[in-house]
Amino acid sequence: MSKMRIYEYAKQNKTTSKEVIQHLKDLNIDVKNHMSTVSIETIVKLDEKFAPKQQSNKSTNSNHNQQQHQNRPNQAKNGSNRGKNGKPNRKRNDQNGRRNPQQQNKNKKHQNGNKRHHNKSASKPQQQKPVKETPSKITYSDTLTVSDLAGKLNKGTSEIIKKLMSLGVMANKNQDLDDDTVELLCDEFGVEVEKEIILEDTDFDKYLKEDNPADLVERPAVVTIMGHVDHGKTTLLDAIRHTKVTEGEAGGITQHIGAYQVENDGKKLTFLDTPGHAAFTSMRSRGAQVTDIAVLVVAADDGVMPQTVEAINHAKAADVPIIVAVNKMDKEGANPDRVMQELTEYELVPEDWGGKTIFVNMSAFKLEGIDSLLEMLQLVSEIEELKANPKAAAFGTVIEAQLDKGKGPVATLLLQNGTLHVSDSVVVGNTFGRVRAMVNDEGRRVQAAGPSTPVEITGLNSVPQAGDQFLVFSDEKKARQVGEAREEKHIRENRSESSKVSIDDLFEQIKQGEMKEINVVIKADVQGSAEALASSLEKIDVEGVNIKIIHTGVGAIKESDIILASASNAIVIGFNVRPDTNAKKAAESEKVDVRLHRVIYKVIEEIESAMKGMLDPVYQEKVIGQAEVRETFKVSKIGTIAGSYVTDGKITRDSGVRLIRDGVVQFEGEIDTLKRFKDDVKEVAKNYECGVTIKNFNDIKEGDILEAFVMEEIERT
Ligand SMILES: Nc1nc2c(ncn2[C@@H]2O[C@H](COP(=O)(O)OP(=O)(O)OP(=O)(O)O)[C@@H](O)[C@H]2O)c(=O)[nH]1
Repeated sequence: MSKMRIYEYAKQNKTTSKEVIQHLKDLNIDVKNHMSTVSIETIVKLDEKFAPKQQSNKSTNSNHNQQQHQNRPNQAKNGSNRGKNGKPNRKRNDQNGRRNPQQQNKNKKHQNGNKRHHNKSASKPQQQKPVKETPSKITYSDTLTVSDLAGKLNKGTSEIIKKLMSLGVMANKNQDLDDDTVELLCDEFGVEVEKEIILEDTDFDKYLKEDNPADLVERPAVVTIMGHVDHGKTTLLDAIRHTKVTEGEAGGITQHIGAYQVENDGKKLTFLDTPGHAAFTSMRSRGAQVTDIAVLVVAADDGVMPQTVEAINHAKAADVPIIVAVNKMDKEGANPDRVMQELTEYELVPEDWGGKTIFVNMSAFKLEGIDSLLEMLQLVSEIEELKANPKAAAFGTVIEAQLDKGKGPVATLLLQNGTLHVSDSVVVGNTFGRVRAMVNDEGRRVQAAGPSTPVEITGLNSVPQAGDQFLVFSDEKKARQVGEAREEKHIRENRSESSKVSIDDLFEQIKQGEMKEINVVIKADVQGSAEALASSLEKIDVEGVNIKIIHTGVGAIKESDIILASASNAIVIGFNVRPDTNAKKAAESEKVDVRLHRVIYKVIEEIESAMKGMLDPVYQEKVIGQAEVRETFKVSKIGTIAGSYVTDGKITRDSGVRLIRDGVVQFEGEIDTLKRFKDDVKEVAKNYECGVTIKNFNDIKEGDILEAFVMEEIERT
């Protein structure tokens, strides 16, 4: 039975849903809202009020075809059946606005059947071709051609082609159909359709469309502030925010949402509000590169410190330009020249000295130099020519996310392309939802957010992770499918082995051409060893693959080393140092390969062998049994025979043996002979007696324990 939605009926009859609903109420017909469907009987009743003249045409199927003919030319002209991009509109109703019921198909099929019948010569016996049923639902995952769809619908390709023509689409049987057209056609045949998302289709890359260069516009740079502990990162972030954000906004409350924007000379800059390279790199380890420029804060009275170097390495690994903010210039003992000098060692050479790095002297505390820093950031951002397409589907990265008791999952998103709107359907990491509300960095509700803008959103099904990426989908169903498939994939991947680089699969990856450079993080007990190791490793070159040292440091392996390694897909080498507890945990969860060594040449040997695919197998000892020596016999030419009783496991002829006396290992060697009575045997099991001789060892005494062991090859971890 044909049905249609109230709003469709209202539109068709140039009235409002409200009026239709009211009339239905008058008729004592209960409906929920404008999305409710009404049956053909109800439509007939509605027609009496809203379309009295056309009542018979509109309410019955009998005139349907005739009406279609009358209406079609007009439609073709005004293209009312086609969407903006020339594709047919998703939902299409018949000329009366009614969805074509399956019943209608059946009628048509009947008519066609008759036609066929008439064409046949009268003399031929009538062959009743079995008519295949039209399925009530079809599913598909890959792009369908016209003939694929015909097959699924149990129709002839010509029928599909005709239907497409009637919709204004010319196609041949091998033509690919886009999802909208498949849905539309299925709708026409009264068949429900669902596109299954196969797990491989969960990458956002598959859905990101190339931007039309004409749509690209300038976007604000995204800036991260990094540097050594106490050099003034937080003070600088606050200083920038207070001088710029609250300026001119009397009483404006700046809300902490993980990032904020400031305006300088009419141009915006976006600052990530989480100082430090750990946040920066953990985001990168999730595949998100949001930072366009790094500000390296170095205290003028303290100079380059270990975390300054780490920050430099992190920024370099991410290939992000660095501006140096020489802070605390107000302090006694401030020595900016020393900072410049020290930084030249890390290839950060000031422009004044012929280099390319911008240095800004400042005091975050006294709010001095902030404007120059912003000006320089603007300059670099112009050089970088940062652009985005506000018309694209919104895409970006999660900066922060947490569960709020009242609001549910809350996430701060940084838009990297496109414009995000309230009520957009969005997939975020492995979750999805609809944007219920958006708040900007000033705590104001907004309806839309463009590129480089941070916004806090609610409406997600669960809490994503910082560094997760998000993408808006045109409809909620698709977002749900992709979101659910991503979640499933994520669970599967977590179960399976990680794809991170490890010494053991180096050769495999090199062989498959997946690896041209091996990234390494070195931590050592003293700077000298770290440097020596680094330079030796850099000299290794196997089949054009070389080693790149992305960071060296002194001291225990820290969590930040692991995060850096994880983000850069690197191996960590500890030389005379060990990972601390947090680093151990991080290495486990991030699946980073940490190698601990005490001798330089062993490190070189291991890496070189791994690259050549010649890593020696690793063996582990396994004790297989124990026997107690109960009697000994001295036989010339043979030596001492130990008359023994197997107390545990078994003793085998080819196992290794250890002789233990009073808990102390006296000897370790091989079994020479193993006998039961006079016969040589391969093994003797528990609770049996046996005679054992040990190769090159005769000092066996009553009461000694013989421990049998084998060496088993184990998989490297
Ligand atoms: N004299 C002077 N002190 C400063 C300046 N900038 C920061 N400080 C002080 O230095 C100390 C550390 O500053 P923070 O901003 O907390 O440094 P940070 O780099 O964020 O430190 P962590 O968050 O611990 O890594 C604070 O006591 C600040 O007041 C400056 O320009 N001049």
